[in-house]
Order: sequence, then structure tokens, then C-alpha cells
Amino acid sequence: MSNTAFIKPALAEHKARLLEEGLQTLFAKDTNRFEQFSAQCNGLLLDYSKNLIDEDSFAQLLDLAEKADLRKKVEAMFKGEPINNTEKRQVLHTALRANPNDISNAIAEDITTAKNRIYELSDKLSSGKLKGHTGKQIDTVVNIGVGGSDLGPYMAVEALTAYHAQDTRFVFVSNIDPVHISRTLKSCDPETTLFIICSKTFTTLETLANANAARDWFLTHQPDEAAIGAHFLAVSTNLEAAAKFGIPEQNLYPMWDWVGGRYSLWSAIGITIALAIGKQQFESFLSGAREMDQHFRQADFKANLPVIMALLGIWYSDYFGAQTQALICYDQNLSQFPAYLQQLDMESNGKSVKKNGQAVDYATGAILWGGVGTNTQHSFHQLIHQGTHLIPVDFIVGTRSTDPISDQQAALFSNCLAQSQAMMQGRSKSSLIEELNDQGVEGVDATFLADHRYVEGNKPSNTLVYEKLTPYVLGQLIALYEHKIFAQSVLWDINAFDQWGVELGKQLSKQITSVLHDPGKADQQDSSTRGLIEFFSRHQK
Ligand SMILES: O=P(O)(O)OC[C@H]1O[C@H](O)[C@H](O)[C@@H](O)[C@@H]1O
Repeated sequence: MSNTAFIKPALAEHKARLLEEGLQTLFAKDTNRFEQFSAQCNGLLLDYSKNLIDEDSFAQLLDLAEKADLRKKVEAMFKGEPINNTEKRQVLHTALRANPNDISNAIAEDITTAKNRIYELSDKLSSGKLKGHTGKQIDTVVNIGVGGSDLGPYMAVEALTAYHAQDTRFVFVSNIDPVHISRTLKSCDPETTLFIICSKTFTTLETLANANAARDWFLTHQPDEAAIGAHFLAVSTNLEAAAKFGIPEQNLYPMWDWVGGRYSLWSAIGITIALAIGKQQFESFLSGAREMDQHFRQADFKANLPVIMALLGIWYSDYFGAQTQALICYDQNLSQFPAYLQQLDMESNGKSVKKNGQAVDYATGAILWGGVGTNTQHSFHQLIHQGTHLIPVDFIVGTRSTDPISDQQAALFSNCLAQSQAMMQGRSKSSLIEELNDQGVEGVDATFLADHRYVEGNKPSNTLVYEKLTPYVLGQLIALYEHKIFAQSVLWDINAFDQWGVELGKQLSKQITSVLHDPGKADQQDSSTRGLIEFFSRHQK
């Protein structure tokens, strides 16, 4: 952690004091911690009391947001200033869920037209009127895309299973690994499958390869190219390339360069979500996000969920040196949420230069990882409780299940609370020795075991709680994290909306592919890459 410019001495002092004092003492001193350090936005509760903060340090953190002119920069985003300064683009994913009257006419009409076309298609699918070329009803939808054109829709279609309007099967194919598309095609019927090719640029290697494979497969079963119109749709900003691929004009759905790929599930890239849950539920999904937008714009920073979470993330990254941040969803519906958020967060804030191009001298985006509780308790929680790293955790949990059985939801909820409590309070050596003595283990044996069983505690976490996962709640959650990430980028003074680092790997993969096809070019490669290419070539038969 290098931090010459970003670290405020007063906060650094608070950090040392609070770490020493510890969470248990903070709770003992102030019995109202929950009231003081919790906030709500339309039914979504954030309990952030189990963090290493008190009134003074939190006030100083809030001051960081004021000093960074966060309020003004939030408005600049919503008003469509070109804040993506390396690509000279506006950042307007929030317009996709806004009331048309609240955004510029120039884009409101395009958005409404695209949405209405998607809803028409969705109505046709749910009423059984969407037919393949032989007149059979479409029963499988295959989304072909990668990155932002896959992760968001995949996550949301999974998360909202309880709200699907019909029995249509939704499948997501993303990987260039031929296993992915080939196994999917084996499970599809060419008469009843609809392929949706999602690519903002329509140049992405994986998506084009998989789309070609799907089209070839389709044409081997149905050689009449005209039949493609009943089975292939595309979503892109590059409608020309999609049309060249062979998608008929009426099957092309536009998106715009002011929507970042990882923010694109609100655009036509989210077509599978609307197909799965239908117009009414999709509107509710949008309204959850819209109300979080209003909250982010209007609420005082001290009651503003995205701002609070952003500041706490910065607190641990830049003052405590925490390199990672875990997200543990105690909701099976959210099984894909950590993977989705990895792109959203790490592609946005994995930057090491400021907006003006100067190198930062402080830590930026944390390494985000996670999974679904309670499963994660039986895999990596050990390291959180007793390992050597400080890992702040976001817990996410509902009070009611979408699919209740017996009292399992109460067991799920209590496990979630038990984990954050264990992280916070730990287990002291003296209480362990007492317990061991009661069990008849004495002296050095008791000390030895207590040394191993000791849990330090003092590990911070947030807990986000909602009633039941609905489209509305999912909209709130996604927008909450989008804005948290944006607020952090403002404080770190980095551009959250470009991703130049991804390009290098893409360029090199093209060069290496050409060497694989023409091994004569291999001597331009380093010896490791050359050796691996030679191994590949020798093992093709
Ligand atoms: O939607 P596409 O243009 O096919 O792009 C798909 C993905 O490509 C790259 O990996 C970018 O880094 C991602 O941000 C993007 O979501």
C-alpha cells in the first residue's frame, strides 16, 4: 500500500486506534451501534455496524466524499456528460431505467421503441405464439455472448427463476472452448430453438465463433437460409455487422455506445431477462434500479447506501491494506451474482492511472470473490476466520424464501448472522481454556488446543437484507453495486468505464493463433510461448 496523496493522517490515526480497540469493545461501548450504523432504501437494509468505524472516523470518511466533489460528479454522470474520458463517451445506463420524462428526448424515444419491441417478443413467447420455421413453438432460448453480454443476463435469468413467465429453457453460451457450444447444441432442437447473439461490438472472438457454430449447426438441419429469420436475433451497436452475419433486419435490436458492456443488462442485451420474466416483472426490475438511482442522487451521504459501501471499501483497501473483498450471498437465487460483480467491479476499478493519466500511489479496486452461503462455510470461511489476511465481507440475505420448505429459510438466515457474528467477536483463549477444563482437558494440553482454536475476531462485514428476492430487489441490488463502484472511482479519481487492459490479451491471442496455423512464424515468440506452441502442434493427432 503506497499512499502519499490519498491517505489523510487523521483517518490513519483512527485506523490504528480502532484496530486496537476492536469491534467487540465498540459494540460493548455503544449499545445503539445498529441504529447508528444502519440505513435503508425502500425495504433494502444495510447493516454496517460490524465495521471498524465510530462516529468520528465515519465523519472523516464522509468528508473524503465531500472533498472529492462526489455529488457534482454523480450529477455529471446522470446528466450525460462524457465522463468516460478516454473513449469520450457518456455513461447513461441509468437512462435505460429512468422515466422517459426525466431523460433527454434524443434518447428517450430510442429506448422506448427498443423496449416495446422486446416486450412484443416476450408476449409472443409467453403466449406460445413464437414459432420456429416449421411452426413448432419455441421452447429453448440460447444467449450467445461473453463478458457483459453474458454475465448480467445469465445472473438475472437465474436469479429470477421463481418469476419466469413460462417453461422456456434459457441457456447461456459464452466460452470459446468448443465444449460449451457443442454440448449446448446437442441439447437443442433446431425446430424449437431461438438463438440470441449479444455483442455490443459484434467483433468479439468468442461470440462470433459460437454464433457461427450455431448457424452452421442450424443450416445442417435446415439448409434453407430463409429459416434463419425464425431462429436468430442479434443485439448490438454494430447492426451492420450483425446484418452481414445474416440476421434479418426485423430481428436486429439496437444498443448504444453510451452503455458500457458491463452495465448493459438494462439495454436490449437484457432481452433474455425480459423474455424470461415478461413485461410487468421486467418493469419492476427497472423500477428497483430507478429508485436506487434516486436514492444515490438525493440521499445524504451519511444515509446513502452506495456511498457508505464505497467509503467502507476504500477504508479497508487504502487504510487497512486489505487486498480482497468477499461477497457471500445467502440466497441460492444469487448463485451467479459474485461472478457478475467480479466483472462489474474489477473491470471498472482495476486501474492504476488517474483520469489525467498520472499513476496512482494508492490501492484502487479490490480483488472481489465469493460464493453462495451456506456452501462457502464448508469451503473458504476457515481462511476468513483464522487466516492471515483481512477480508471484509458483504453478506446478502433475504428474510423469506422464493421457494420455502419447512424452516430452512430460518436456518439459512441464522447461519448468515452467525458468520458475521463469528467474524466480529471471535473466540478468546480464556473462554476456550475454561471450556476445555470443563471437558477435563487441563494444563499444557488445554493451552495447546486453545492456541489452535483461538479466533481473533475483529473482522469487518456488511449485511444487506431484503424481504424476498424479487425483480425489484434484484434491480436495487445491481444499481447499489454499480453506484458503489462509481463512487469509489470518483474518490480514486480513475475512469471506471474503460477497460484497456483487456485489449492486450486479445491482440496477443490473434498473433498466437496465427502462429498455431503457421508454425514458421514461431521464432518471433519468447521461448516459453514457443515451447508451448510446439507442444500443441506435436499433440494434434
Ligand atoms: O459485447 P461485446 O462487444 O461482445 O463485448 C464483450 C466483452 O468484451 C470484453 O471482454 C470487454 O472487456 C467487456 O467489457 C465486454 O463486455
